[in-house]
Amino acid sequence: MKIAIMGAMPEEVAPILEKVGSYKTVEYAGNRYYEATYRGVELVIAYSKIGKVFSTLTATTMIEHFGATKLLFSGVAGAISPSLKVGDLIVATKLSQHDLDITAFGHPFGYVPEGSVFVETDKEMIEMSKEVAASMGKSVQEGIIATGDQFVANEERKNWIGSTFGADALEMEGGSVAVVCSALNVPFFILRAISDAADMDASFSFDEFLETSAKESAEFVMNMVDKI
Ligand SMILES: CCCCCCN(CO)Cc1c[nH]c2c(N)ncnc12
Repeated sequence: MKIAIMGAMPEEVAPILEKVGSYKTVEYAGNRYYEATYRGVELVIAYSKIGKVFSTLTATTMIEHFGATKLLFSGVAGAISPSLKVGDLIVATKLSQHDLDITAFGHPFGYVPEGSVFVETDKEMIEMSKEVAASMGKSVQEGIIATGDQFVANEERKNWIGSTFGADALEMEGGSVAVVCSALNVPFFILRAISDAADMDASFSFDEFLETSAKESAEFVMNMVDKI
Protein backbone atom coordinates (compact mmCIF):
# COMPACT_ATOMS: atom_id res chain seq x y z
CA MET A 1 0.00 0.00 0.00
CA LYS A 2 1.28 3.51 -0.77
CA ILE A 3 -0.73 6.53 0.31
CA ALA A 4 -0.72 9.80 -1.61
CA ILE A 5 -1.22 12.90 0.53
CA MET A 6 -1.99 15.88 -1.64
CA GLY A 7 -2.63 19.56 -1.23
CA ALA A 8 -2.75 22.46 -3.66
CA MET A 9 -0.49 24.97 -1.92
CA PRO A 10 2.81 24.84 0.00
CA GLU A 11 0.99 25.93 3.18
CA GLU A 12 -1.32 22.91 2.91
CA VAL A 13 1.55 20.43 2.64
CA ALA A 14 4.11 22.05 4.97
CA PRO A 15 2.47 20.71 8.18
CA ILE A 16 2.40 17.22 6.63
CA LEU A 17 6.13 17.31 5.81
CA GLU A 18 6.88 18.68 9.26
CA LYS A 19 5.03 15.75 10.84
CA VAL A 20 6.77 13.24 8.58
CA GLY A 21 10.19 14.69 9.39
CA SER A 22 12.46 13.12 6.81
CA TYR A 23 11.66 12.53 3.15
CA LYS A 24 13.22 12.15 -0.30
CA THR A 25 12.46 14.88 -2.84
CA VAL A 26 11.81 13.80 -6.44
CA GLU A 27 11.45 16.35 -9.24
CA TYR A 28 9.01 15.11 -11.90
CA ALA A 29 6.75 16.71 -14.54
CA GLY A 30 7.31 20.24 -13.33
CA ASN A 31 6.63 19.49 -9.70
CA ARG A 32 8.25 18.13 -6.54
CA TYR A 33 7.11 14.89 -4.90
CA TYR A 34 8.19 13.92 -1.40
CA GLU A 35 8.59 10.22 -0.58
CA ALA A 36 8.62 9.08 3.01
CA THR A 37 7.81 6.24 5.34
CA TYR A 38 5.61 7.35 8.24
CA ARG A 39 4.91 4.89 11.07
CA GLY A 40 5.55 2.02 8.64
CA VAL A 41 3.35 3.44 5.87
CA GLU A 42 4.81 4.44 2.51
CA LEU A 43 3.76 7.97 1.55
CA VAL A 44 4.10 10.20 -1.48
CA ILE A 45 3.33 13.84 -0.68
CA ALA A 46 2.95 16.85 -2.96
CA TYR A 47 1.18 20.12 -3.49
CA SER A 48 -0.18 20.38 -7.01
CA LYS A 49 -0.33 24.17 -7.42
CA ILE A 50 -3.76 25.75 -7.64
CA GLY A 51 -6.62 24.70 -9.90
CA LYS A 52 -8.14 21.71 -11.66
CA VAL A 53 -5.42 21.25 -14.31
CA PHE A 54 -2.48 21.18 -11.89
CA SER A 55 -4.35 18.99 -9.45
CA THR A 56 -5.26 16.56 -12.23
CA LEU A 57 -1.60 16.30 -13.22
CA THR A 58 -0.45 15.71 -9.66
CA ALA A 59 -3.14 13.18 -8.73
CA THR A 60 -2.47 11.22 -11.92
CA THR A 61 1.30 11.33 -11.35
CA MET A 62 0.98 10.17 -7.73
CA ILE A 63 -1.00 7.15 -8.89
CA GLU A 64 0.49 6.30 -12.27
CA HIS A 65 4.12 7.22 -11.63
CA PHE A 66 4.55 6.81 -7.88
CA GLY A 67 2.14 3.90 -7.47
CA ALA A 68 -0.19 5.36 -4.86
CA THR A 69 -3.04 3.01 -3.98
CA LYS A 70 -5.07 5.51 -1.91
CA LEU A 71 -5.22 9.30 -2.03
CA LEU A 72 -5.96 11.73 0.79
CA PHE A 73 -6.39 15.44 0.05
CA SER A 74 -5.77 18.01 2.77
CA GLY A 75 -6.45 21.70 2.32
CA VAL A 76 -8.68 24.69 2.89
CA ALA A 77 -11.99 25.75 1.36
CA GLY A 78 -14.57 28.48 1.22
CA ALA A 79 -17.78 27.88 3.14
CA ILE A 80 -21.20 27.90 1.50
CA SER A 81 -23.24 26.27 4.26
CA PRO A 82 -23.90 28.78 7.06
CA SER A 83 -23.10 25.99 9.53
CA LEU A 84 -19.46 26.01 8.41
CA LYS A 85 -17.26 28.58 10.14
CA VAL A 86 -13.53 29.33 9.76
CA GLY A 87 -11.53 26.36 11.09
CA ASP A 88 -14.39 23.87 10.73
CA LEU A 89 -13.66 20.61 8.90
CA ILE A 90 -15.68 19.21 6.02
CA VAL A 91 -15.30 15.72 4.57
CA ALA A 92 -16.51 15.48 0.98
CA THR A 93 -19.17 12.85 0.31
CA LYS A 94 -19.21 13.79 -3.36
CA LEU A 95 -17.77 16.52 -5.57
CA SER A 96 -18.75 18.45 -8.71
CA GLN A 97 -17.24 20.98 -11.12
CA HIS A 98 -19.28 24.17 -10.85
CA ASP A 99 -17.59 25.86 -13.85
CA LEU A 100 -18.19 23.00 -16.31
CA ASP A 101 -21.00 24.29 -18.50
CA ILE A 102 -22.52 23.00 -21.75
CA THR A 103 -26.05 23.97 -20.69
CA ALA A 104 -26.45 25.50 -24.19
CA PHE A 105 -27.11 21.91 -25.29
CA GLY A 106 -29.64 21.24 -22.57
CA HIS A 107 -27.26 19.45 -20.22
CA PRO A 108 -27.19 20.24 -16.47
CA PHE A 109 -24.40 22.40 -15.03
CA GLY A 110 -21.33 20.28 -14.22
CA TYR A 111 -22.17 17.60 -16.78
CA VAL A 112 -20.49 16.55 -20.04
CA PRO A 113 -21.34 13.42 -22.10
CA GLU A 114 -19.88 10.23 -20.59
CA GLY A 115 -19.18 12.15 -17.40
CA SER A 116 -21.29 12.73 -14.28
CA VAL A 117 -22.25 15.81 -12.30
CA PHE A 118 -21.01 14.22 -9.07
CA VAL A 119 -18.17 11.84 -8.18
CA GLU A 120 -18.56 10.05 -4.86
CA THR A 121 -15.69 9.62 -2.39
CA ASP A 122 -14.68 6.37 -0.68
CA LYS A 123 -17.26 5.36 1.91
CA GLU A 124 -14.82 3.29 3.98
CA MET A 125 -12.58 6.29 4.59
CA ILE A 126 -15.60 8.43 5.45
CA GLU A 127 -16.48 5.90 8.13
CA MET A 128 -12.84 5.92 9.29
CA SER A 129 -12.97 9.71 9.53
CA LYS A 130 -15.81 9.46 12.00
CA GLU A 131 -13.58 7.35 14.28
CA VAL A 132 -10.72 9.81 13.87
CA ALA A 133 -13.01 12.74 14.63
CA ALA A 134 -14.24 10.99 17.78
CA SER A 135 -10.68 10.20 18.88
CA MET A 136 -9.75 13.86 18.38
CA GLY A 137 -12.90 15.13 20.05
CA LYS A 138 -13.60 17.08 16.88
CA SER A 139 -16.86 17.49 14.99
CA VAL A 140 -16.50 17.03 11.25
CA GLN A 141 -19.26 17.89 8.81
CA GLU A 142 -19.87 15.67 5.77
CA GLY A 143 -21.04 17.42 2.67
CA ILE A 144 -20.87 18.18 -1.01
CA ILE A 145 -17.89 20.15 -2.30
CA ALA A 146 -18.00 22.10 -5.59
CA THR A 147 -14.78 22.75 -7.49
CA GLY A 148 -13.98 25.39 -10.08
CA ASP A 149 -11.07 27.32 -11.54
CA GLN A 150 -11.92 30.51 -9.69
CA PHE A 151 -11.38 31.91 -6.21
CA VAL A 152 -14.97 32.74 -5.22
CA ALA A 153 -15.29 36.04 -3.36
CA ASN A 154 -18.84 36.94 -4.28
CA GLU A 155 -22.03 36.19 -2.34
CA GLU A 156 -24.10 35.79 -5.52
CA ARG A 157 -21.71 33.31 -7.17
CA LYS A 158 -21.34 31.43 -3.87
CA ASN A 159 -25.10 31.13 -3.44
CA TRP A 160 -25.56 30.06 -7.08
CA ILE A 161 -23.02 27.26 -6.56
CA GLY A 162 -24.73 26.29 -3.31
CA SER A 163 -28.19 26.07 -4.84
CA THR A 164 -27.14 24.55 -8.17
CA PHE A 165 -25.06 21.71 -6.66
CA GLY A 166 -26.34 21.50 -3.08
CA ALA A 167 -22.73 22.29 -2.19
CA ASP A 168 -21.66 23.01 1.38
CA ALA A 169 -18.16 24.25 0.48
CA LEU A 170 -16.15 25.22 -2.58
CA GLU A 171 -12.52 25.07 -3.68
CA MET A 172 -10.39 24.59 -6.81
CA GLU A 173 -8.98 21.03 -6.91
CA GLY A 174 -11.18 18.38 -5.30
CA GLY A 175 -13.55 17.79 -8.20
CA SER A 176 -10.72 17.05 -10.63
CA VAL A 177 -8.87 14.85 -8.15
CA ALA A 178 -12.14 12.95 -7.77
CA VAL A 179 -12.42 12.31 -11.51
CA VAL A 180 -8.82 11.06 -11.65
CA CYS A 181 -9.12 8.72 -8.65
CA SER A 182 -12.47 7.38 -9.82
CA ALA A 183 -11.17 6.71 -13.35
CA LEU A 184 -8.05 4.98 -11.98
CA ASN A 185 -10.08 3.11 -9.34
CA VAL A 186 -8.12 4.52 -6.40
CA PRO A 187 -10.05 5.14 -3.16
CA PHE A 188 -9.84 8.82 -2.23
CA PHE A 189 -10.66 11.09 0.69
CA ILE A 190 -11.04 14.86 0.46
CA LEU A 191 -10.84 16.91 3.66
CA ARG A 192 -10.96 20.67 3.82
CA ALA A 193 -10.80 23.17 6.69
CA ILE A 194 -12.71 26.39 6.16
CA SER A 195 -10.58 29.49 5.57
CA ASP A 196 -13.26 31.93 4.44
CA ALA A 197 -16.92 32.37 3.52
CA ALA A 198 -16.42 32.86 -0.24
CA ASP A 199 -17.92 36.35 0.11
CA MET A 200 -16.56 39.86 -0.44
CA ASP A 201 -14.17 39.45 2.51
CA ALA A 202 -12.94 36.04 1.32
CA SER A 203 -9.45 37.06 0.19
CA PHE A 204 -8.72 38.82 3.50
CA SER A 205 -10.09 35.91 5.52
CA PHE A 206 -8.18 33.43 3.35
CA ASP A 207 -4.91 35.29 3.93
CA GLU A 208 -5.55 35.46 7.67
CA PHE A 209 -6.62 31.83 8.20
CA LEU A 210 -4.86 29.80 5.47
CA GLU A 211 -2.05 28.65 7.73
CA THR A 212 -4.10 27.75 10.80
CA SER A 213 -6.88 26.08 8.78
CA ALA A 214 -4.35 24.15 6.69
CA LYS A 215 -2.80 22.86 9.92
CA GLU A 216 -6.23 21.73 11.18
CA SER A 217 -6.80 19.74 8.02
CA ALA A 218 -3.28 18.31 7.99
CA GLU A 219 -3.47 17.13 11.60
CA PHE A 220 -6.71 15.30 10.86
CA VAL A 221 -5.38 13.67 7.68
CA MET A 222 -2.25 12.46 9.44
CA ASN A 223 -4.46 10.79 12.05
CA MET A 224 -6.31 9.14 9.17
CA VAL A 225 -2.97 7.68 7.97
CA ASP A 226 -2.53 6.01 11.37
CA LYS A 227 -5.86 4.23 10.92
CA ILE A 228 -5.58 3.18 7.30
C1 LIG B 1 -3.52 32.78 -3.74
C2 LIG B 1 -4.95 32.37 -3.82
C3 LIG B 1 -5.10 30.89 -3.57
C4 LIG B 1 -6.51 30.41 -3.58
C5 LIG B 1 -6.57 28.90 -3.41
C6 LIG B 1 -7.78 28.54 -2.64
N1 LIG B 1 -8.00 27.12 -2.45
C7 LIG B 1 -8.21 26.46 -3.72
O1 LIG B 1 -8.57 25.13 -3.58
C8 LIG B 1 -9.09 26.80 -1.49
C9 LIG B 1 -10.06 27.90 -1.25
C10 LIG B 1 -10.27 28.54 -0.07
N2 LIG B 1 -11.25 29.50 -0.20
C11 LIG B 1 -11.68 29.48 -1.50
C12 LIG B 1 -12.61 30.25 -2.21
N3 LIG B 1 -13.33 31.22 -1.61
N4 LIG B 1 -12.78 30.01 -3.53
C13 LIG B 1 -12.08 29.03 -4.13
N5 LIG B 1 -11.16 28.26 -3.52
C14 LIG B 1 -10.95 28.49 -2.20
